[in-house]
Amino acid sequence: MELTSMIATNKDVEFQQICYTVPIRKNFVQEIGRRTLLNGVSGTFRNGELSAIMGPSGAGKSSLLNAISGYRTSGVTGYKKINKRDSCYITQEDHHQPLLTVEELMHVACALKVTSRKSHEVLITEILENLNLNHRRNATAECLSGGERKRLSIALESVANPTIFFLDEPTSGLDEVTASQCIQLLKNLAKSGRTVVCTIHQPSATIFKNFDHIYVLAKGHCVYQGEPKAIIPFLTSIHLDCPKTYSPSDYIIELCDSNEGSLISSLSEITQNGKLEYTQINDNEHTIGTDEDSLALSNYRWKNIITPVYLENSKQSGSLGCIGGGFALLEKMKAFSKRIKQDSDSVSGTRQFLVLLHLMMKKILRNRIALWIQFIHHLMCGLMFGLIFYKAANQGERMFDHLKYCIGCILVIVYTQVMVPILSFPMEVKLVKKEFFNRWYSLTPYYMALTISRLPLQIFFNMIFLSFTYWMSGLPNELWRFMLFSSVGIITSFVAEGMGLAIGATFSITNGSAVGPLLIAPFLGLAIYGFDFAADIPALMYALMKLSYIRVGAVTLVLSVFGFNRPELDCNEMYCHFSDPKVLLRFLRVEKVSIWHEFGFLVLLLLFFRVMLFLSLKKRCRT
Ligand SMILES: Nc1ncnc2c1ncn2[C@@H]1O[C@H](COP(=O)(O)OP(=O)(O)OP(=O)(O)O)[C@@H](O)[C@H]1O
Repeated sequence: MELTSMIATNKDVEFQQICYTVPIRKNFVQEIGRRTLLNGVSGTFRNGELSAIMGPSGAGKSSLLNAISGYRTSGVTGYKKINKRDSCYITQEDHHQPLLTVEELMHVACALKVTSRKSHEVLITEILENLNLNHRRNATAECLSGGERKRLSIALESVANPTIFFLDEPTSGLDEVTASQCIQLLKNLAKSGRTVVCTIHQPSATIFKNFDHIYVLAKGHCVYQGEPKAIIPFLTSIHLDCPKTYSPSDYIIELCDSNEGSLISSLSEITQNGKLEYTQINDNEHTIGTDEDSLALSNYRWKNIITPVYLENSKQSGSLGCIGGGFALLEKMKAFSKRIKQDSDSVSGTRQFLVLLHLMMKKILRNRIALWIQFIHHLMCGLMFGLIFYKAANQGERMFDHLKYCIGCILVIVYTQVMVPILSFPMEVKLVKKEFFNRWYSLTPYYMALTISRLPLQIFFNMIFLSFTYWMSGLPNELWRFMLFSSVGIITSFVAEGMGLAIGATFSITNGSAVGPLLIAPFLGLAIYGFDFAADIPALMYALMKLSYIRVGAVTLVLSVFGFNRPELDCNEMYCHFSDPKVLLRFLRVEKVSIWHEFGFLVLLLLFFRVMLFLSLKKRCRT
């Protein structure tokens, strides 16, 4: 077989021997082996071309895109040459902030990505006009059609003017005409000097013609790489004649999908698993043939598209992106100097924080329905609690009611604050992963903005609930005691929210909604355990109880209600053993507990869950 070779440029994407494996688990826990999704595939996607990764369902198209773009790193090995800082990844699902308009989203993208003094307005109009989205600039993201959302995703990434675009199934869910327009748009992007790589399941003949380069995968192997029009000559050359009524793309996918394992391995051997490309010979290289068919076949040849030096080095080194030798050093130096330039140009962390804080506040305030639901929930809970314990707080004979009141308040706060982020945060994490990967912001500014943006409303809503319960239950008319009581409730709500966010950042909605209550249950059990036999609680159990922030919150609330020399309660019976608050505190074995220590403990738990949240976010964004 005659081979020619070529060198990849800086804007090309080159990869060699990419393997991707995922763990196989027994009972969802124990790893008993690994499943290989990509079997050492190689290839090159060139600048100025629109390349498509094609193949039957489950062939590994998304896996390859994720592996070479760096969107997925765990389980991936091999060698790749890609200017990651100049690339962007557009996911299959178009995650955007639903309540913000196209124009607002573009302004956020500009504020986070563009440091130049060039007017953002001019840039936004230019991009939106190019993508035929200018007429929808005042529409919110949730009102856009599938095609418009896809174009918005491209528009948002275009703000930073990346050279390399990776798109996972950009045409999925679009009708034929819209899909074709979307591919034409990508073709224009490629023509304007970009490297555009997308996955596509089974393109129509019109869409197929628009690609400059096709990379066909089957069962994690590369079975063809080259121009779309070369597929038929390629298949003919190996005696697989595409029927006249078939589209070549359909035919090759059908062949790969036919469970013919030996065919896939033969095709993969011919292409050397992606190291070779089937391409047309230049005019001056034409062989003079005899008949038309042989002339057509002789117009194509296999070309080695892997950088030779790079290939040699790759044999010596073993890890992803680990490139040895002089060539690699040169590449590293170039990348380093470019990085320094880009870093000095990039938006500062403080600015990222301010932009994100503004965005998050806007997002919270726009969600009127959620705001009303939360308002009514806190108001109703406050009124209900107030009515249940109406004027009971000063009755010495109702000791158990006082305890139920304190634990009940903490439970309402904890349940409300834990469940909301468990159900809502997993969606946000997907968006954060994409935006973080595309270098919109760093995690620290995001994390700070997330924490601070939620404070005002959380305090406001908790104050509604706590005010109603405090004043209606008839607790002492002392402002300082009310403030202390509210502070305990608010800090417990922060701990609970931290736990909810940490769970939401780690698990999907389905798993999180099971894990959340599962994790709260022991805290809850420990919170109500032993209040009526406090003096007999074993030491080990006592230590365990300290780990329950619900218990710590309840004890701190009891101390804020009955501590600080609260005067004796009224007694409407002959004898009220607990009318003296000190007796009650002694019975609960908390009379010597310092409220400030308990506060400190709540702060420690708060920090613990917030650190867990940060680590979990970091892990999700970097794997
Ligand atoms: N994390 C994972 N764990 C186990 N198997 C996985 C994982 N991710 C993907 N797979 C499996 O690997 C195979 C390739 O998945 P991939 O999503 O890359 O396929 P695809 O070619 O993009 O398919 P489609 O066109 O249907 O989206 C599939 O069989 C899929 O079920």
